[in-house]
Amino acid sequence: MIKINSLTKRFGDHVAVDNLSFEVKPGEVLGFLGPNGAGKSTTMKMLTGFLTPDGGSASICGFDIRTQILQAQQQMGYLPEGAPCYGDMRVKGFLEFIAEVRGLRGADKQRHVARAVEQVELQGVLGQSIDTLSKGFKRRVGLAQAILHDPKVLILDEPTDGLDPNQKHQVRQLIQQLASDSNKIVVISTHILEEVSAVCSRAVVIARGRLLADGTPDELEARSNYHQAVTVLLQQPVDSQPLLALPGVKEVEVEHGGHQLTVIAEPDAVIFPAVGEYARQQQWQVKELSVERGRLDDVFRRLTAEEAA
Ligand SMILES: Nc1ncnc2c1ncn2[C@@H]1O[C@H](COP(=O)(O)OP(=O)(O)OP(=O)(O)O)[C@@H](O)[C@H]1O
Repeated sequence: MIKINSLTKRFGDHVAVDNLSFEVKPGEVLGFLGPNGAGKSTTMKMLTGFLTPDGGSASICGFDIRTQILQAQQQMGYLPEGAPCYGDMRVKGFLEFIAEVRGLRGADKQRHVARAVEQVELQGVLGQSIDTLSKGFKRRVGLAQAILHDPKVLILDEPTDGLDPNQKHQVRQLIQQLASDSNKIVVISTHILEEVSAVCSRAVVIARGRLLADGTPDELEARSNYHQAVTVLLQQPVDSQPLLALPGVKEVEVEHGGHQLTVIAEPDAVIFPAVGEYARQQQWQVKELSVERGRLDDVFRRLTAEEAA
């Protein structure tokens, strides 16, 4: 369990993390979201012992990050932003070195290194120095060192940054698998909202160091302007104005030269049956009619814009 209680960090007069509180339970993959400079990395650095908080407290599996940081660090694997240090080391040597730092020796060390190498598929580059690897492979080496000692908690700062779509997919699968099979806690910071829908069981949104929202991706999507909106794809453009008179319809967006309508619902209104019925009555040539769950990017923009205002 991760417990964060009123955690605060200042850099001079600037409050980077402001009274932040939330908890993460085993098996959860928490998406930590926020615009640039929101305080995500600073929070992760405090949790992993790289920065000391100015206020509040946090504990990792019961160990306080101020007074028991070594025990807390033993429970955690951390993937910082960017590439791993020690760029002149070869991948295998680097992972063996990290395994030793983690207290692993002999056959145990080799077993852990081999497992991490297999999990992030580094077999082909073991003899290569880290500096000469592509950005994606450097990221994978970072992930391998984070999972090396099979920690209960993984703190991953933008884990899929720089990976190609296949690698992104693979890393997301690995993250989900680690959380579900071994009941780990995974916290990932990301700018990529599709990543939240794809892997996270919960998301926390912060801006200017403050918590703005905390919920499942479904709950956050339900706060979108587009929750329960109806999208109509048409063979021919139509007169969409009368849709505004239907009960529960708030707005109609017309796109793609009139071939796509997005009919936005008033909060809590269900408009799909009425829009479908109207399209049938008017004999519109409908290619597709679908209802939206909501758009995370819309929620994210509105939450962070409200905070900036
Ligand atoms: N060592 C530091 N000294 C001074 N200010 C800092 C330091 N580290 C971070 N900051 C400031 O604290 C704020 C939060 O930064 P942080 O890196 O935590 O944000 P972030 O949410 O991780 O952003 P990004 O998504 O761009 O990585 C920013 O305004 C940043 O400029």
